[in-house]
Amino acid sequence: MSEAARSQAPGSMDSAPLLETSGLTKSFRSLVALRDQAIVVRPGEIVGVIGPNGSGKSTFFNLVSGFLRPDSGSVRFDGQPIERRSAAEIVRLGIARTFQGTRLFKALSVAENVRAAAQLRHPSSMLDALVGTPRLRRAARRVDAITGELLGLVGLTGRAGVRAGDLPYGDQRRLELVRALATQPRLLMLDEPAAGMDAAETRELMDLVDRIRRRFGVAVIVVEHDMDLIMNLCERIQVLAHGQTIFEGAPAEVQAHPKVREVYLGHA
Ligand SMILES: Nc1ncnc2c1ncn2[C@@H]1O[C@H](COP(=O)(O)OP(=O)(O)OP(=O)(O)O)[C@@H](O)[C@H]1O
Repeated sequence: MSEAARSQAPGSMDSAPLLETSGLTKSFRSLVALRDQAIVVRPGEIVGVIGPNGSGKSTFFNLVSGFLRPDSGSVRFDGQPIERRSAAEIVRLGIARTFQGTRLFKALSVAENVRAAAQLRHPSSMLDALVGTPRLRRAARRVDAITGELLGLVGLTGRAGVRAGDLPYGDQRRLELVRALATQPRLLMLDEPAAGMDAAETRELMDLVDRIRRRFGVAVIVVEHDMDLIMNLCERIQVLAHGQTIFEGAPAEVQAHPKVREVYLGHA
């Protein structure tokens, strides 16, 4: 993955929004899972979304990544409306996400998992594959380069041939992150990346996300219950409760805000 095209300063407040939602609303029958949500994420920023269980965080992720359609409201990515696009189109536009738990191809090798994701960005047609066209060879070289670089970044080069399902849990989570990155996103959405990790693994993960952001200039949205990770990693945090945004600010402001302490941290 080239850094040349990703030269935007991390979190620059002068740049145009990369992601902008407005009035985003989604109900399941009579339950309003997300109401009138609005967020702006600029290139290179790391933004956290927190809230108690059931407050609408996954619904927000699903709406932005094309797994759900909003009832109303808009999602703009790089200035374009994407709320009616399919999940596959959204990946190609440059938004990648991970899921709670892992969704690896467990029977495939580590490298094959990354290659499969990289191919989403460098597809080849049936004809290319049958005839072995120069386009196919170029795409294959590109996919190999991306796979090699990303496995090196997370220290999995030596395990490229191992079945993904045989990796220790922490490595599986790292592989998920790499697989999302292999689609060459400009926005990476991480859904509870530290779930199931101990304190040392969580610190390593924070370090990795920060390195990824700096190296590729990618913006990151993190949903996470681990407050240390959120407070240390994010520049800005949006707090949801019952599908509504109750506060948005810098980590110190979020920690100090009485309403957030009451609703989220359980004490005023
Ligand atoms: N597909 C669905 N069908 C019906 N209700 C749903 C569906 N998805 C989410 N909900 C409901 O919408 C509300 C918001 O759920 P959501 O998963 O977005 O919350 P969350 O903040 O991600 O929670 P958690 O931290 O537990 O993952 C919850 O009350 C949930 O039960």
